[in-house]
Amino acid sequence: MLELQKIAIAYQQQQVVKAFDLELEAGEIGCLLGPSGCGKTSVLRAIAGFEPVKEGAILLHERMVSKPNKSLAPEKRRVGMVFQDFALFPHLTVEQNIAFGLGKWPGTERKQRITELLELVELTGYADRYSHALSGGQQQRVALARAMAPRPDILLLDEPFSSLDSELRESLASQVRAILKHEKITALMVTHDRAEAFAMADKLGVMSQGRMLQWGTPDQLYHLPDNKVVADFIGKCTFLSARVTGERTVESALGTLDCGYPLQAEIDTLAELMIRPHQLRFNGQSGVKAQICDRVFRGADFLYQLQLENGEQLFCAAPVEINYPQGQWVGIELCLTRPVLFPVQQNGELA
Ligand SMILES: Nc1ncnc2c1ncn2[C@@H]1O[C@H](COP(=O)(O)OP(=O)(O)OP(=O)(O)O)[C@@H](O)[C@H]1O
Repeated sequence: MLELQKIAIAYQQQQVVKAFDLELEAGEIGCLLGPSGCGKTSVLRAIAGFEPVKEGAILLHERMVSKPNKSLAPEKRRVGMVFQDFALFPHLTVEQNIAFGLGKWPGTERKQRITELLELVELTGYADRYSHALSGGQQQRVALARAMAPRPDILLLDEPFSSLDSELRESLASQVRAILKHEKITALMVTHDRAEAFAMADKLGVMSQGRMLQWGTPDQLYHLPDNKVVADFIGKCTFLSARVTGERTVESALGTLDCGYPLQAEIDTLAELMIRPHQLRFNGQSGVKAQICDRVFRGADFLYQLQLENGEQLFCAAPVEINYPQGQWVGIELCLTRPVLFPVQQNGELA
C-alpha cells in the first residue's frame, strides 16, 4: 500500500532525511518512533505531498506519487491527516467538521457516512456541539472521523495524542487502533512516546538523525534490536560486558551463558549483553550476588538498580511483594530465552 524507497528530504541544502526505506501492507498500522528533530514529521509531509523528495521515490497503491522533480498534488493522493492540535474548525459543529472531509458527496450517502462515523468514534448525540464544548479526547476523535470520512487510502497521524494527558493518551491510542482496524484503514503515525507506539503499531520503526535504524514488529524491536540505540529507545535496558568463550557461549559477571545460536565470533572477542529489567530475577540460591543501590516504586513492581561485585550496574523489575531495602546484598539469575549481544565496536564480528 505504501512504499518509501531510499527517500531523501532536504530544507534548503540541509538533508534531514536520508536513504529512508519503509513498507506498509494494506490495513497495517505503522508507527515511527524517534527523538525530537529526527525527521518524523518531514517523512509524513513527504507522503502527504507537502514536501518534495530530493532522492528516491514514494509509491502509494503501487503508483509513483513522489520522485525528484515530480510530485502528485496532495489533494490527488487520497491521503488523510490527523494533527497534534486536532485542527478542528471552531465555527463548525462536530457534524459539519466531519462533513467537511466529504466534499461533494451526495446528501443521503453523506448523512449515512456521518452517522456511521459518529457511532464509530462514540460521539452519537454530539453532532451539534462545537469543539470548545468537547474534551481533548472527544476533539481528537472528531478529527479522526473527519480524516477517515472520505475513506482515504492511507491515514497519516502526526503525534495525535501528545496534547492529551498520559492516561487518556494510552486509552485513546487503543480506541483509535480498534477504529482503524474496524475500517481496515492503512495508517502511519509518528510519535516519540513508546507506550503509545506499542499500543498502536503492527509495524514499528525507530528513527535517528533522518535514518531508519530498524523497521519490524514491536516484538522484534523489543527482543531482537539491531543495535544499542534501538535497544535503548524501545525499552529500559543495560549492557553488560561479555567475552566470547566458545561457538555459542559468552562469559560475563553473571557467569557463563549458552546463547543457543552460533555467535560467529573469535574466542575472546568482547561484546555487550543486553539485559532488560524483567530478564533478571532474585534467587537466594544463586552464586551471583548484587547490592541494591536504589529502587523505584512503579505500582505493580519495583524497579531495582543493582550493583555487581565488579561495579557494573543492572536493572531488575520485581513484584512489590518482594521488598528488598537499599544496601542489601541479594542473589540474582538471568532468565533469557534469546540473548542479544552487540559488538563492543560497531562493525565488529558480532554486528
Ligand atoms: N520548514 C523547515 N525549514 C527548515 N528546516 C526544517 C523545516 N522543517 C523541519 N526542519 C528541520 O528538519 C529537521 C527534522 O524536523 P521534523 O519536524 O521532521 O522532526 P520530528 O522528528 O518530527 O521532530 P518533533 O518530534 O520535534 O516534531 C529538524 O532539524 C528541523 O529543525
